[in-house]
Amino acid sequence: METFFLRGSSLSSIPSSSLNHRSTFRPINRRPCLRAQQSDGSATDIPPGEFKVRNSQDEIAATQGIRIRRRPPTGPPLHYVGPFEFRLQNEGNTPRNILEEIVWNKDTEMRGKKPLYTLKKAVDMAPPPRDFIAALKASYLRTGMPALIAEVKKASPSRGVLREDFDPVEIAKAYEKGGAACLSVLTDAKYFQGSFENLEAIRNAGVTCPILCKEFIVDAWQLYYARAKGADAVLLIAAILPDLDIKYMTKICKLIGLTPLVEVHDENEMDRILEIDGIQLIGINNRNLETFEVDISNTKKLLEGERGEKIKQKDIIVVGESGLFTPADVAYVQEAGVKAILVGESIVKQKDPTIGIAELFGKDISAA
Ligand SMILES: O=C(O)c1ccccc1NCC(=O)[C@H](O)[C@H](O)COP(=O)(O)O
Repeated sequence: METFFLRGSSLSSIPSSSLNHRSTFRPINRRPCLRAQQSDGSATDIPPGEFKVRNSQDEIAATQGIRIRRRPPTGPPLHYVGPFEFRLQNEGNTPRNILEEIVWNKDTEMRGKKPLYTLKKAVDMAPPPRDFIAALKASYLRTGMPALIAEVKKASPSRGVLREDFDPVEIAKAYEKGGAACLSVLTDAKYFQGSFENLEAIRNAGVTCPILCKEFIVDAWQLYYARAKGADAVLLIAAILPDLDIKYMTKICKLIGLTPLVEVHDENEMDRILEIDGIQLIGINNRNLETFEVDISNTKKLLEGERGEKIKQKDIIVVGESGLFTPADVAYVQEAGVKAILVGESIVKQKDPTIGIAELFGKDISAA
């Protein structure tokens, strides 16, 4: 269905009387140029080549089974009626689901970032990276249970605000005390109320657990930025990134000392990632990021049969992600073959997240 948009407002919600009120609208300048709407609503000119690049990016991605499209550079195209300027919204220029919306927002955030070379100095000056995988392995050996990547998560699109009294450093310290091997810090502001300031503050507060920067990476620039802010690992989401991007980003990660955690949700994504050399850490998300449906049997399903064998042969560590609330859940994914778990909601919501961890595992897993 097509809806008309007029400077961000649905036409159907505008009283018809105001449509006749000329002073409400800016008379248009019919320039035959390409214009993109930026996050602040202003417009900017787009080099015509960028259209083709974005289109072919999506075409390549679609051949790999990727449904998430990248943001069209112009946003909804302009449509003119007399002196009025409308934006025509349709399937092609409107995000189809929450993940696509988040990705399009990231594409917009990337606009106007300083060139990559300006980050080089900050990367060189960042605190040295810590070994994320070694921390997971050490924890697994110590406890005999999946190593915990504890997520510092204030809010999410599916659950809203999870914790009102949110002090990221306090929560990170409580996680460390409770026996977390690593931390995951959400840095997306718009949908998760996270930030790079949180990540930096946790790193600077002397927390020793390696930190995963939980971002929606669409551009190599974000890898350098994450490292500059003190991250030790980053998330690469197979539902968003074509194989070649994952290959190059993995190489960049290695170059700058980041551990990539490549996240998959279904068989196709798992098969794609298992064909890529050099992947050491795969996360299986039990949450469908397009529909929010959570089903922890997804982890088991993706580790059965040949896939499980291949993972063992390649010595890949698998992380079970999302929807884990009880010791039975932890035992279930461990039985399926994971050596680590990534948990947010069930522990961040507890008054004392240290106790939340003990409750999740059914016992105290701290080193003390
Ligand atoms: O959590 C969401 O609602 C969400 C929505 C859209 C994209 C990503 C989303 N979450 C990221 C995650 O995968 C989780 O934060 C992480 O695995 C922890 O999950 P949980 O233990 O269920 O909080």
